[in-house]
Amino acid sequence: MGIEVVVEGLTKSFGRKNIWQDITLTLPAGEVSVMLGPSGTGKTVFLKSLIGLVKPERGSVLVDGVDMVRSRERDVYEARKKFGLMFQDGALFGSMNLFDNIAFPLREHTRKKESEIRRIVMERLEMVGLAGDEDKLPGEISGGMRKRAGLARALVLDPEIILCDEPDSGLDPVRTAYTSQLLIDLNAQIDATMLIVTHNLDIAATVPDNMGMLFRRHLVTFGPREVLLTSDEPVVAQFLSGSRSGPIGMSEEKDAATLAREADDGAPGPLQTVPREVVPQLEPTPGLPERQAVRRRRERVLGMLDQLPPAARRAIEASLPQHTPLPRRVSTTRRPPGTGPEPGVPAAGAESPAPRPPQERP
Ligand SMILES: Nc1ncnc2c1ncn2[C@@H]1O[C@H](COP(=O)(O)OP(=O)(O)OP(=O)(O)O)[C@@H](O)[C@H]1O
Repeated sequence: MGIEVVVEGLTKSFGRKNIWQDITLTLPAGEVSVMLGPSGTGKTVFLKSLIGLVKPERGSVLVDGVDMVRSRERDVYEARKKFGLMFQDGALFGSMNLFDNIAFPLREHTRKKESEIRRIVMERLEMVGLAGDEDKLPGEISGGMRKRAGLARALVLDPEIILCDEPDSGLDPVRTAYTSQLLIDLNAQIDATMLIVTHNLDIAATVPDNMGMLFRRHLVTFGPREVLLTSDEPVVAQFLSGSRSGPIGMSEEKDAATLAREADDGAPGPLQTVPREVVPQLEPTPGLPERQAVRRRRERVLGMLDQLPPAARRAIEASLPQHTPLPRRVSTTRRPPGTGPEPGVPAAGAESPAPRPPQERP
């Protein structure tokens, strides 16, 4: 099973430019999480910080007792072997065929025999739908295939944590849908902790157990998917609706004067333009094992239900199998004024429309 990643008070600047500050979150063991955020908000820098390739000036990233920020380089190097990384472009060696690319980490970091390496590589190629393509060079295959080859390579050392940087970039909607299913199937098969950085709203809506968002150098929210998907934070609503109206601008966040001008012009805000609902999460392809994360997450989320905003709470309750006992301490009424949410849980605001109950798989 995957291991949790505990991030506390993480702050990163390059020179005088602060990228983000005081990021605190936990990637729950074996669950799939997504990090959203407009371009340039530092999502890739965040991924690199988790594996110790970028060193934040404050805070910690704990992985199995090792702080990826401050521990000795030798310990960080060892801990890094628990990670599998999938980069945007697959990051394959152009002169090696897919087999050798995928075998590379095994030859570099283990003493396995070639017969064992062949078995593992062929198994991973099969998992990502590339069986039969092992002799091709990266230049001879499509961008989507290169991404899947990159994913296969990320899997050969049996990672406990998988980080995927924009697995959808450059893919058409159909290939993106296959990628979403592949990520869920992968989680069912290996039960690793996964963090996916993406702009893609379909992946965001259907794949993760948990979602977070970076904006204006801060973590806007991080928690169960239903919290972000029903959030009335203007930046979240704008991002999820793909609207031009809201705090996100073309190159940087809009300044106060631009926002005020938009309000005066009566431009509809993202909250008015799109009725949002929580669509059901993808399930593994029939025949694959159940995702172990589902049961663990259910217990975890039920334990925090009464700290969540009402819209998120309703969405979670609607997604539960019938007759799931709810914890007795859960109140179905609003929290009394002034009690506020727990730390890390976004404030409850105006309520979103009630979500539809999840539909049966065909
Ligand atoms: N090594 C570096 N030195 C200086 N600045 C850097 C370095 N790496 C990243 N940055 C800056 O950090 C900021 C965040 O970059 P990052 O690639 O993490 O954004 P992102 O959210 O992943 O963007 P996108 O969604 O467009 O991929 C950018 O302004 C980038 O120029």
